[in-house]
Amino acid sequence: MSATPLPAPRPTPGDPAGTPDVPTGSTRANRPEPLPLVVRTTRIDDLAGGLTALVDLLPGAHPLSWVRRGDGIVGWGETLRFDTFGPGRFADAEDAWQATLRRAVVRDDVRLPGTGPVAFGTFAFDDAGQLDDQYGDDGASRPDGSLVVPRVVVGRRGDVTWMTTICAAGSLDSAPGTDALRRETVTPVASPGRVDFADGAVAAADWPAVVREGVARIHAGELEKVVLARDVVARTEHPVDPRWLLRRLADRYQACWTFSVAGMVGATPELLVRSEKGLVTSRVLAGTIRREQGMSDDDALLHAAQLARSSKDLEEHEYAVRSVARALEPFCSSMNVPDAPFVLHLPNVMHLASDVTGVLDRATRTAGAPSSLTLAAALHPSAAVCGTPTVVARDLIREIEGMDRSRYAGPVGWVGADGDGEWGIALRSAELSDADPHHLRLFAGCGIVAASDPHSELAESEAKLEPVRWALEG
Ligand SMILES: C=C(O[C@@H]1C=C(C(=O)O)C=C[C@H]1O)C(=O)O
Repeated sequence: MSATPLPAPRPTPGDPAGTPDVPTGSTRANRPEPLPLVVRTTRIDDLAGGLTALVDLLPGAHPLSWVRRGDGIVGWGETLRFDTFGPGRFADAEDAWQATLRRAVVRDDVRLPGTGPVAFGTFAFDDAGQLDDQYGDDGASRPDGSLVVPRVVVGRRGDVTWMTTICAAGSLDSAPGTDALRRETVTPVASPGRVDFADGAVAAADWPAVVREGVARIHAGELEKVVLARDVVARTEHPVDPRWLLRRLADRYQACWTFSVAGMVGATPELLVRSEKGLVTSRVLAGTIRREQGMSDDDALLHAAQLARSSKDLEEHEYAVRSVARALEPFCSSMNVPDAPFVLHLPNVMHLASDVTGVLDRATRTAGAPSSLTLAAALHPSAAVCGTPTVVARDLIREIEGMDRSRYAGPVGWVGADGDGEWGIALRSAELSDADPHHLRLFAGCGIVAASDPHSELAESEAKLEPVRWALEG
């Protein structure tokens, strides 16, 4: 975390829709009490429109989003922000959130997951922080974890739609409601124009050699699985407005969670953890087959059957499921771990998928339930994005991947007042540059096991880059 034991609320400059409501700055000597928040949630009129109705509301270019199949939450403005650093990034964010909640005055007329106070978050993959040289001006200043408490949240769950306003006590803000929503000033969403893609830290042509090294280490008995990733750099003609990506991703990648938090944008099919009223769920993915453009449904089913029988993919999947089950176990009184995966169909790829569920242990719950953020921290990094054994895989990633993952493959999502929330793994994603709005990095990685073929893995990584590429180029 930054210099203070209690993180400083830090406003983001330049968001016309997100003028911070609170003063900024703190020092260790003059540690601020978290500012009391006034939080009000009210039911509002149903939104017209389906899959993109929520993201279409976002008024400015610093959107917050967690949306799937038209439901979820979006937010804007920044009432508070907590930036954290290094290995303590999750715990420090959790402490800051709890301290904020202790002083919040909440009126919630809806009482559903995502109503009342909410913070959106994004966290770096690696405890070790970031390699500055890959970011130019960005790297030195980018935190490893951010929790953003928006000024406005709009959510939808089935036929219930709500609006929450969150402001510092004493500041002037309108009460939530349909009229308040209509009064928001909306800036138009512009296309990024022409997009040029270039190699990232490791050139595509050189990446198979990295995979080959991973396979060699597995054959040498150092580890069983390692997930290796690469990045691609995009330069756009016009500044990138994340809302452009969100609209297109939410529409096409309906089975995914379309997210945007502090410059991390994407549509992930992988749910690290959802915690809701004592029930936890994790959607584990590992094992992939490409779905080529124009493939017929019959061919897709044949491919799906091939994937479900592939011993290489089943092995990869098994490692991922076991790592999640093991991490959740200490928190749960009972768990359900499916015996066999199902095939998740996405427009670009198909994955082996398992939904692991558990009931949070009552004893743990009464002694201060672990929040969804605590659970996400315990589950991260799963074997789906790191490998097995975890520490050996992480060290190998540091040694051979040659790239700073930054927040790619880290937890992204939201937490609410009662600790419930949803955290995905930031896959099929891009990180927007703070310093240059024409620049972003796209990421993709692949689980490598003994039977992996480097060139097939390169092709798989291309398929995983497709969602953000397609969203940018629309
Ligand atoms: C690492 C990524 O995806 C992960 C790796 C997968 C695989 O290797 O089969 C499948 C889904 C994800 O768990 C990515 O999309 O970047």
